[in-house]
Amino acid sequence: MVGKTPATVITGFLGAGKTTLIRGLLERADGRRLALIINEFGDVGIDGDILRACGNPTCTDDDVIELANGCLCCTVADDFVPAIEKLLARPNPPEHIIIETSGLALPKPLVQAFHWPAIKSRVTVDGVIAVVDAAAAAEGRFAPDPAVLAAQREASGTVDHETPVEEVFEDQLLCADLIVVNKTDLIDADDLARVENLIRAALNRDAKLVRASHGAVDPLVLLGVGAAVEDDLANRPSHHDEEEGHDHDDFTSFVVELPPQPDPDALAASLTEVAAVHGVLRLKGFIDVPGKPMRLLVQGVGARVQTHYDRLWKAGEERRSRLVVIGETGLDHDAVRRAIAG
Ligand SMILES: Nc1nc2c(ncn2[C@@H]2O[C@H](COP(=O)(O)OP(=O)(O)OP(=O)(O)O)[C@@H](O)[C@H]2O)c(=O)[nH]1
Repeated sequence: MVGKTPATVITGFLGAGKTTLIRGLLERADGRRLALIINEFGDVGIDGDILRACGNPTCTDDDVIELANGCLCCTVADDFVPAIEKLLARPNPPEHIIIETSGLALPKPLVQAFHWPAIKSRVTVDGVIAVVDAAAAAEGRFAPDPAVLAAQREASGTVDHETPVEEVFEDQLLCADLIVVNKTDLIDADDLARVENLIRAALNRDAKLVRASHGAVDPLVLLGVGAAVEDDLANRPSHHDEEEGHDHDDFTSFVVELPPQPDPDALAASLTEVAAVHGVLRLKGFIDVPGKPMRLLVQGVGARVQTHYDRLWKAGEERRSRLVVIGETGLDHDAVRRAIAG
């Protein structure tokens, strides 16, 4: 691959720990020039803002390109190819490009985009890394419990089709060269073994599994896989292989604007309840806490909600409080808005 710039695709379901892993990668980059392309589901980009707030010199505005509100592979010509070209045209081009997909993205069509003439001769996909939230997987959020399947088969002779969440999860695993089993700090050894078995059962070929807490994996393991994935797509089946393009009907996202919030703990408790009651998949955003010089970052994954102050509000910056909410289609936007406001 002499002459081609390697690109690594980081995939993984909503809240699995992709941004956390990338942040760790930047901290351990050891002078290597990395550039990031970040794609999010929803109108408001939060991840780019989180990464720029990390204070790492590799996270300047030029190094982080955010492509919000869209599916990378559906906006290849308009957004993705120009973003890659912009990076390669820099006087000091990156040595490695990291692409964080949205948690709902299917990685395979994105890799197919690397066949576009404008980038095919200049960039190769070094590897696809799938990050798995081991705690959520242990709770059965991505694959049905084998006991439930067995009971269904016994009762009716058939089993339920996969849910949209299960499909996305499986598509991401099936495209991966390396699977980071993340959030191991939240589960015990038995659950971890169960999750790893579940992942292996979903795979059609060997992919390497590494365990991690807070996405901490040696950059030498993450980068330099050398898989040239764009030339190996036949081995990576997707649920959507038979379709012309794909739709985005299964999931929905909206933004809730809030007044300033004086009590972060009360807010976290109330969001935990809202997420559990309404089946919200992901909640994230920044909150203005009156009297505090720093902005509060809210992170909800399923019903696990955490908050922390991530950086000082900048001089002249509007202290806005807003949360991005993501769920499956059918999520009642108004009911969630009311519940959050209440
Ligand atoms: N306990 C624990 N929390 C983690 C770990 N990794 C990430 N988190 C937390 O999980 C939440 C989501 O992490 P992110 O890195 O934003 O996840 P993501 O995959 O980028 O999320 P999306 O881009 O929204 O899909 C944050 O609150 C993280 O601090 C981990 O290993 N252990």
